[in-house]
Amino acid sequence: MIEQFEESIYRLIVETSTNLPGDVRRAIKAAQEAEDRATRAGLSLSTIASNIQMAECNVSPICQDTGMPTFVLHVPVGANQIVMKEKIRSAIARATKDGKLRTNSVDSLTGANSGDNLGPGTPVIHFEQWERDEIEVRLILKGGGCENKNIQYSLPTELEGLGKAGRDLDGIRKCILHAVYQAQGQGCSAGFIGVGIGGDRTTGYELAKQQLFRRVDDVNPVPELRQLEEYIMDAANKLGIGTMGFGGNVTLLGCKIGAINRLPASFFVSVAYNCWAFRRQGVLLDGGSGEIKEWLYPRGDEVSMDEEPAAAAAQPAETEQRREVRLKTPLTEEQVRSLRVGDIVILDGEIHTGRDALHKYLVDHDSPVDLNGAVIYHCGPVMLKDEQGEWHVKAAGPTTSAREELYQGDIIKKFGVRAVIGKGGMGKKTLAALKEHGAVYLNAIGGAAQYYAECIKRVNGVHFLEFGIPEAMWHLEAEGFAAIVTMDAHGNSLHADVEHDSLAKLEQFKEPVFK
Ligand SMILES: O=C(O)C[C@H](O)C(=O)O
Ligand code: SF4
Repeated sequence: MIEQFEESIYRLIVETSTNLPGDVRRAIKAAQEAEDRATRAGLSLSTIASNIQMAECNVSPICQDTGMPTFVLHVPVGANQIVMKEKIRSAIARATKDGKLRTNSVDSLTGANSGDNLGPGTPVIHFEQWERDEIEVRLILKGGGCENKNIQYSLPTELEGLGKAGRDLDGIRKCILHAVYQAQGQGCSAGFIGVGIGGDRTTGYELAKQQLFRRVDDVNPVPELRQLEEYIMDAANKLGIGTMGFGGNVTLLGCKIGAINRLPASFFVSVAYNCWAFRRQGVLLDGGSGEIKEWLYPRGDEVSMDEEPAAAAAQPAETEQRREVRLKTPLTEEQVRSLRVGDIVILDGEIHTGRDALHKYLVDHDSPVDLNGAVIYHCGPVMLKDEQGEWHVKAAGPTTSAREELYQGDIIKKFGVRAVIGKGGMGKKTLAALKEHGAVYLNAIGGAAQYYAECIKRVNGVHFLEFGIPEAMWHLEAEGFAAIVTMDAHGNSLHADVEHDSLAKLEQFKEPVFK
C-alpha cells in the first residue's frame, strides 16, 4: 500500500523545516520595506532575510527549535490510518537523525529527551476523512518560544491598558490587541496570529492553531471577521514593539480569525502566536501511490530573499546611537562596563551554551569549566556527530532568556560571568545583577539559526550531554558573532523601555471601535 507515502512525508518535513513558504516570505519582505534599514529593526530583518536564504541553500533548519510537529490529514474513506501514523512517525525519526529536526521531545517527568522526536504526544497527528481519492497532509512546526506566548481570554474581563472587554466584537478586538502587546518581542516578532473565537478551552485553542493553516494573503469570507483582521493588522502595527521587540513599525505580519459556537456560559478568545519563522507547508498526495502531486502553499524558491528591499519607504532614518565593538572572550569587567544599550558587539572566542537544565544545575553545583569572564549563550542547538565522532553545529539561534530570570543574577555573581546572549530580554533581577557585578545582556536575532551556526567555527567540547542535546553545555568557538546590547551595566534596558512605550500606545485603543 502507498509505497511512496513515507518518502513524501519526509520531503514535506524537510521542506517545512528548511524552506519558508512564499506567502510568509512576502510578508517579511513587506516588513523590510516598512522599516528603515539602518534601524535595529531594519538590521534584524536583514539578518532574518539572509537566514531564510541560508536555510534554503543549506537545506538546514531555519530555526533550531523545529517545534511541535503537528500534522493534519484528510484521507479517503476507509484509508488505513494506523499504517499512515507509523509511516509519519518513521519519517519524523529519519528527519531528526538527518539533522532536519532538533531532538525536541522531552519526558515531562524525568526530563529525558527521546532523541528521535517520538514519544507520548509527539508528533501530533489529526485525521479527517473526505470523499476524495487523494490524501492531503498539512504540517506546522511551531516552536516553543512562540507557543509560550499563546494566550486565552475568558470574556468579560479587564485588560491592562484597554480596560473592560465585554462579550461582543469589541471585547474580542481588545483581547487580540492585548495578545500582541503581551507577547512583546519574545515570540520572535514580527509574528503571525491565529485567533479562535468561541468553543471550549480546548477547541478554542485548536481553532486558533487551525487559522495558522490559512494563507497569509487570503481574505476572510465572514465580513465582520475580515474587518476585524484588517483592523488588527493596522492597530497592532502601531504598538511600536517591532522586530525582536527592538521597537519599529512592524510588529504583526498576519492575523487570521475564525469563530465557532460556544456554550452560553463560556466566551473564550484563544490566540495562537507564531514567530516570523512560520513553518507550515502541505502536500496533496496521490491516493494510490502516495506520491506528491501538488504543494499547497507557494514554495520558498518562488520568492527570493536575496535582493535588497526597495529603499525603505515611510520613516526618515531614526538616528539611533550605534557603535560596533569587537571583543575577544573571556571579557573583562572594564570592557563590559564600557558598553551601552544599542551597541553592537562582535564576539570572537569561546562561548558556552546553557539553558533551563544548566541554569538550574549551576545554582547549587560547580561549573565543569571556568566561567570567569565567560559568555553564556541561551541556546539549544541542532548538533550532528560525524563518522569520526566530531560534533557539528547545524543550527544555533538564541532561546527565550526570560525563563532563566530566576537563576541568572545568582549565576552571574557566583561564577563571574560577563555576558549573557539570548533573546527577548530579562527582568529586573538580572538587570540589577548586571549593574552590581559588571555584565551585559546581548540580544541575538531569534530564529536566525543558520546565520549564527555559520559564526561557530569549532565545537571545543561538551558537558552534560545527559541533559539531552538542546540542554547540554556546548563549548563553542565563535568568530564574528554579532548581537546587540539591550541591557547594560548601567541599569538601562531597551526591553523595559519598549514595554513601557507600547503600553502607552496600547491605551490609545481603549475606546470602542465595533459597536
Ligand atoms: O527552544 C528554542 O531553541 C527556542 C524557543 O523556541 C524559543 O523561542 O525560546
Ligand atoms: S526561537 Fe524564535 S523563531 Fe525559533 S521557534 Fe522560538 S520563537 Fe520561533
